Formats: sequence, structure tokens, C-alpha cells
Amino acid sequence: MTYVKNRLRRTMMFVPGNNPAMVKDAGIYGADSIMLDLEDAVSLTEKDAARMLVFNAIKTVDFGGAEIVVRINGQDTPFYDEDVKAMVRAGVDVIRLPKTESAAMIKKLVADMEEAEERYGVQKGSIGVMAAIESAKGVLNAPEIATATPLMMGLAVSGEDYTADMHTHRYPDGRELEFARNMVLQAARAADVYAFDTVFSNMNDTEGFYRETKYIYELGYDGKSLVNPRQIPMVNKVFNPTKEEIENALSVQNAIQEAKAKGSGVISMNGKMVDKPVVEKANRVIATAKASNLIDKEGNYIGE
Ligand SMILES: CC(=O)SCCNC(=O)CCNC(=O)[C@H](O)C(C)(C)COP(=O)(O)OP(=O)(O)OC[C@H]1O[C@@H](n2cnc3c(N)ncnc32)[C@H](O)[C@@H]1OP(=O)(O)O
Ligand SMILES: O=C([O-])CC(=O)C(=O)O
Ligand SMILES: [Mg+2]
Repeated sequence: MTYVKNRLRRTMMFVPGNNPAMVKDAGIYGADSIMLDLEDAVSLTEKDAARMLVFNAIKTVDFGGAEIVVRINGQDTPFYDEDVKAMVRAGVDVIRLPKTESAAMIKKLVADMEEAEERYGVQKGSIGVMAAIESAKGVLNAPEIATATPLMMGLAVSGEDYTADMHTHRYPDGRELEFARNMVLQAARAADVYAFDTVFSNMNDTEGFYRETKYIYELGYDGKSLVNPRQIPMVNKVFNPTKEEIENALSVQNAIQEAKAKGSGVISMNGKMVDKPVVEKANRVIATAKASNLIDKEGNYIGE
């Protein structure tokens, strides 16, 4: 396995690293990224067992083409060093550092990964990193965290720990996360890395989950951290462009070709102006549609 910078990352599903049944079947649900967890889903007494289970799973389980991310334990824990070594040796795609508060923490992680790569003969730079932002300090330092290494794949905002750090709770309208969500997203976009929204933990509140997912999609997030496979279809539904959006994007691409042929960079399409930023957005819709297998090579809609 090797880390690739650009790929579809709508759904990143947490899987407790000490649960063999969940780990073994994690690939069957169609998550874009599977995040095997060694941190808060695993009790202190199970840390070593989880690390060994996740190490072996990366080597032996068929995850069906999903990207494999491991959330290691934080740098202030006695588990961090062993986690880094084992995950580098296993050849994971991406290491997610929890509770990231500074660029220095990411630089330390990269240095520790390089040492392990050297030791185990793993190609240098073949594993990506991502930072979970879970505190006020982390949010304020998000821009320097996002640019701390060329290996940065993305930033995740982690609402449970963040709201604890902020002396608040999570509320249905998400106002307590507004600043963090915007800050993390801006930092990610400015650094050209991915942005992931936090988990939604009430599995029975389907309506609330839909509202939150649509909200973060409209802000510009690339995907969402998930805790349950039942959440995957809803996120895909929100993030995948509709047939109408795809058809409109194809029309925009055709219209701008027409304009260019006439020596112009702007044209009117059904009364709406089409110019460079409109084309850029249309190109992104088409790229997502292709990556999600919603259109064929000729641009015909093949989604359901
Ligand atoms: C703040 C944080 O740090 S969040 C990150 C840490 N938390 C986690 O990792 C939690 C992960 N999620 C879970 O453990 C569970 O989904 C829970 C506890 C939230 C809900 O559990 P349940 O109500 O039993 O889930 P549900 O009934 O939907 O499970 C259906 C199936 O999906 C499987 N499943 C559920 N969650 C997951 C998961 N995250 N990964 C893989 N498989 C899963 C179950 O094993 C079950 O499989 P089966 O039908 O073969 O028996
Ligand atoms: O990254 C996440 O969304 C889960 C998490 O650890 C948190 O919210 O504190
Ligand atoms: Mg957390």
C-alpha cells in the first residue's frame, strides 16, 4: 500500500482497533477510507493487543481498495513510539495524529516515521500523515499544522474533544463548532490538503446527521469522519453530484469551449454568466462524478 495525495475521501470510518470482527469486515461497507483506531476507542489495557491486531490486519485483510488510515495514540502517551514503528513497518497508507496542537508535533511525527522507515526498509515518504485538530490551541495553529510537511494529506476537526476543551457540549445546530470548522477548512484549503468533518455519534438521529452532512458539504469539506457503516450511504448521497448537477456541469464545459472558439472567456448559458470560476466548479463536479463512477468516459450518466 502506498499513500496517494489525491483520491475520493468522502467517508472515513473509525473502526475500533481491538475488535477483530469489525476490523475483519471493515472493507465490505464501501467506505473510501477505513480508519483503524488505536486511540480513544481502545481501553488502556488493550493498547498492545490492538496494535498487534491492526498490524496483522494491514498485512492480511482485504479492505476492498479502501485507503487505510490508522489513528495512533498521542505524543503525550507511552503508546506513541510503538504505534509509529508498528504502523510504518506494516506499511499503512496514512497515519492520523490525534490532538495535534502545533507544526512541531507534525515535524516530530515525520522524523519518527523516517527513522522507522529507515529501520524497516520502508520507502521514505510512502506514508502520508493527517492531523486531527481537537483543541483551541490546535484550531488557532491549524494553518501552520496544515503546511508542516509535504506529506500532509489532510486536517480533521474533532468535535468531541474540542468541545470538552472549550468548556461546552455539542448541540444540534453545531454553533459551538462554527469557528473550528471554518478555521480548519480555511487552513486545509490554503495548504491544498483535504478537510474532514467530525463524527456524528447519535445513530438514531438520521435527520440530524443529514442536516450536519449537508451543512459541511456546502461549506466545502471533502468528507466526514464516521463511527458506523450505516452512515456511509447518506454521506455519499450528499457528496455525490446529482444527475442535474452533472448535466449542468457538462453544459458549462461545452459552453466555455464555444466561447473560446469565438475568442471569448465568458458566455451566457440560460441567462447565467459562465466564466473561469464557474468552469472551475463544473470541472470539479465532473472529476467527482468520474471518481464516484457516476459517468462513463463519454460523460453519460450511469448512476442509479
Ligand atoms: C470521539 C471519538 O474518538 S469517535 C472514534 C472512536 N469510536 C469508535 O471507533 C466507535 C466505532 N463504532 C462503534 O463501535 C459502533 O458503531 C457503535 C458502538 C457506535 C454502535 O454499535 P452498534 O449499535 O452495535 O452498531 P450496528 O448495530 O449499526 O452494527 C451493525 C454492523 O456493523 C458493524 N459495525 C458497527 N460499527 C462499525 C465500525 N465502526 N466499523 C466496522 N464495523 C462496524 C457491527 O459489527 C455490525 O456488524 P454485524 O451485523 O456483522 O454484527
Ligand atoms: O475526530 C473525530 O471526529 C473524533 C474525535 O476524536 C473527537 O471528536 O474528539
Ligand atoms: Mg478525540
